[in-house]
Amino acid sequence: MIATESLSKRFPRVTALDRLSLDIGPGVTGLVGANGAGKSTMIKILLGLSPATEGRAEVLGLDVATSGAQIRERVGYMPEHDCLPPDVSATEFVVHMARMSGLPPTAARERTADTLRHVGLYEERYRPMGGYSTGMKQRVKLAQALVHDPQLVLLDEPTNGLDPVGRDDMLGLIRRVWTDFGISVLVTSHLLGELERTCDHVVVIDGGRLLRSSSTSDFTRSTTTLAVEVTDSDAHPDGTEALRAALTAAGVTLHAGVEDGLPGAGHILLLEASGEETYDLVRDTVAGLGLGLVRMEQRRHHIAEVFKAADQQEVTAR
Ligand SMILES: Nc1ncnc2c1ncn2[C@@H]1O[C@H](COP(=O)(O)OP(=O)(O)OP(=O)(O)O)[C@@H](O)[C@H]1O
Repeated sequence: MIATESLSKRFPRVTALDRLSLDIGPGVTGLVGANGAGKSTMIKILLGLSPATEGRAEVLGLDVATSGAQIRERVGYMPEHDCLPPDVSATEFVVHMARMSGLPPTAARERTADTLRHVGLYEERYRPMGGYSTGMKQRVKLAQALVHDPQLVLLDEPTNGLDPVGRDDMLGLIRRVWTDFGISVLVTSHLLGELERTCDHVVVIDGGRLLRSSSTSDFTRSTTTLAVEVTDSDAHPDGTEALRAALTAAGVTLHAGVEDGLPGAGHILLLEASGEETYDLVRDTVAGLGLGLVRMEQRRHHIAEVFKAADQQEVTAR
């Protein structure tokens, strides 16, 4: 769907993208990075709206440097910022966008009605958009990206400004763009956690450089820490240490140190979970030692920790 090779974009004072090489297949892909990481710059280059300084990029097999117009016919784009005219209705606006994409009048009206229904806008679609909530505006922006039935949509921070329920609704809609319509999605966010649930593949960039590109399951697996808390017993007055020794002997990777648990409830061990077998192993080991299991829960790393890990690798490599 998208391939870039050593793609760079340098502004006079900032390198927004630094030799980025990516290969993104069909499905839902998340492009994650902090503010200023280069996400919007990447999208503008992929749409053929802004030239790269070095390197190359292809979208649907078309070169962004020479085929911008053809790419924009086949690709939908949801921009980050509020760009909706306040005094027209969602229906008028989306019909207009459909016409701009080349659909004849009747098809444009039909596709608009279908798309607005899909994103969950019903009678309010006839009201001027100036009075819409942020969630409704984001839905209109998604609808206009989908109305010409593209093969791929590029969504720039679609959950920006939404409350947790609005965020979940938007992420559900995005997932269905792929599962119900077979339209591939590249979605940007500065929150890794929300994309983990929605995307098949996650690309993390920082300061314009690629930190990581992997399938979500690989990502989650390798960034999953399990927190385990046990009680002590007569046979094992320090249950945490007994469990640490038994799990180490069984080949489990434990983090150094313990987290303080609730008073009198022992301590929390942090260990690397490599899959469901780790859960079973912990459960069986705790039972074998005759300890009580207070908690076993998944801890997820935050994006900042992914960045930190990459920085450390870089320092080690220098
Ligand atoms: N036209 C421009 N001229 C100069 N610098 C720019 C321009 N556009 C972007 N930049 C800079 O390039 C870097 C990447 O910006 P970009 O907008 O791509 O980041 P982003 O990851 O999309 O972040 P955000 O979510 O905050 O928009 C930033 O340092 C930004 O200031």
